[in-house]
Amino acid sequence: MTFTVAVSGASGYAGGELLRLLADHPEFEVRTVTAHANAGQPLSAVQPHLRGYTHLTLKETSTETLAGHDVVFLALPHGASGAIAAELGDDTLVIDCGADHRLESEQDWADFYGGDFHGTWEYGVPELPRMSGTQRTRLAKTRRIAAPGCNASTVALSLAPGIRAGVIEDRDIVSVLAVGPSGAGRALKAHLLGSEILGSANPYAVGGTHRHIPEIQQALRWAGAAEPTISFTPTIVPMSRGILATSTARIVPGTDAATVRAAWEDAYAGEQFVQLLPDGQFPRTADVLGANTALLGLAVDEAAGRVVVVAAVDNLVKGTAGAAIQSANIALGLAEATGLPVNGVAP
Ligand SMILES: NC(=O)C1=CN([C@@H]2O[C@H](COP(=O)(O)OP(=O)(O)OC[C@H]3O[C@@H](n4cnc5c(N)ncnc54)[C@H](OP(=O)(O)O)[C@@H]3O)[C@@H](O)[C@H]2O)C=CC1
Ligand SMILES: CC(=O)N[C@@H](CCC(=O)OP(=O)(O)O)C(=O)O
Repeated sequence: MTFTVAVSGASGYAGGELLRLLADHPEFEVRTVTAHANAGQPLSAVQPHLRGYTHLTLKETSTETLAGHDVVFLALPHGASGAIAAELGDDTLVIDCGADHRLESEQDWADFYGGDFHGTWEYGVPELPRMSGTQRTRLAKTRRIAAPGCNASTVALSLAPGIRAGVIEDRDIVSVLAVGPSGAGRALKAHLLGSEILGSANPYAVGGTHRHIPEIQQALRWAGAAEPTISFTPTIVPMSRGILATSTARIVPGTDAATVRAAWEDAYAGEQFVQLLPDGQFPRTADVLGANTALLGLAVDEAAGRVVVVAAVDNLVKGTAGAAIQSANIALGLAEATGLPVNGVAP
């Protein structure tokens, strides 16, 4: 069976990556692409690397242009998708790549985003621990999916197994990230000008202000954390895409190194898209570019009493578009890996 697909925000980075991946998906047929300022342009004029879609023109983003498809991917700025999604039919599978439907707490939404709260959808990271199983089970039953924040899912995947197994503490978690500027989207922003970021590493959202903090805490609560606290510091580095997140947490006293490592090995043993590297190996962002893969390396720092998890993710693939398609596959009952690359592009 072929599912008809609309991609909104198709002129942006996340929308473009959705289209790149969907071109190789055997069960999806992209019929409609929509944009905002670029509506009316041929898609190929705005996304010249997408040669498989030269027949498509960008339409206005509206309920009318998006209705009538089996699957709708929304890749719009925060706040733009809630009203549109509310008008789409209950049978339509809607995947929102923005933050509008990620958070369970309306207070967190007000504190970190503001504006209307549009309710909570199933979180599009299938591998995360949830209750006695994983988030995958919940995705299989839904028609509304909130794709993750790229930094948030990278850190949540890094730490959730240790919380679930009770081998790390949920207080005093520290995550420091090197991130590429494509995570901020295509719209021009002064602090992301090439002249500002080429040849420099620029920290931002320092001191507990980043919007992904409540999203990480929420995922760690699903894994069993009571009151997780996290110090989260991202830094923009000169690579167009990619996240390298280094997260450390206190090991529960008395837990030996083998038991710590086994928590992550057990959690991800059957996973195709989240892989723990052998002891002593750590990932580079170059290893996951273009792939729907989160690669993790883990060390036990016995002197510090902490576990150190280094995770590499392509923010536009496993961090957004790949996670969205993986979750859509599950919701539609397709093989989870359909159309998704596990191999990266290197060098
Ligand atoms: N970039 C990333 O790595 C990640 C992005 N996301 C999320 O995905 C969403 C899209 O991000 P990204 O692609 O990076 O952003 P971009 O700025 O690259 O693209 C935004 C898209 O939304 C369209 N748009 C802008 N304003 C409106 C509006 N008022 N109504 C309808 N459409 C509008 C733009 O159209 P036009 O250009 O024609 O004006 C464009 O197609 C965001 O919510 C973002 O937070 C999530 C995880 C990671
Ligand atoms: C470089 C940069 O600014 N990156 C973005 C990543 C945003 C993202 O993952 O998307 P959402 O905005 O949908 O949460 C950030 O850190 O906010």
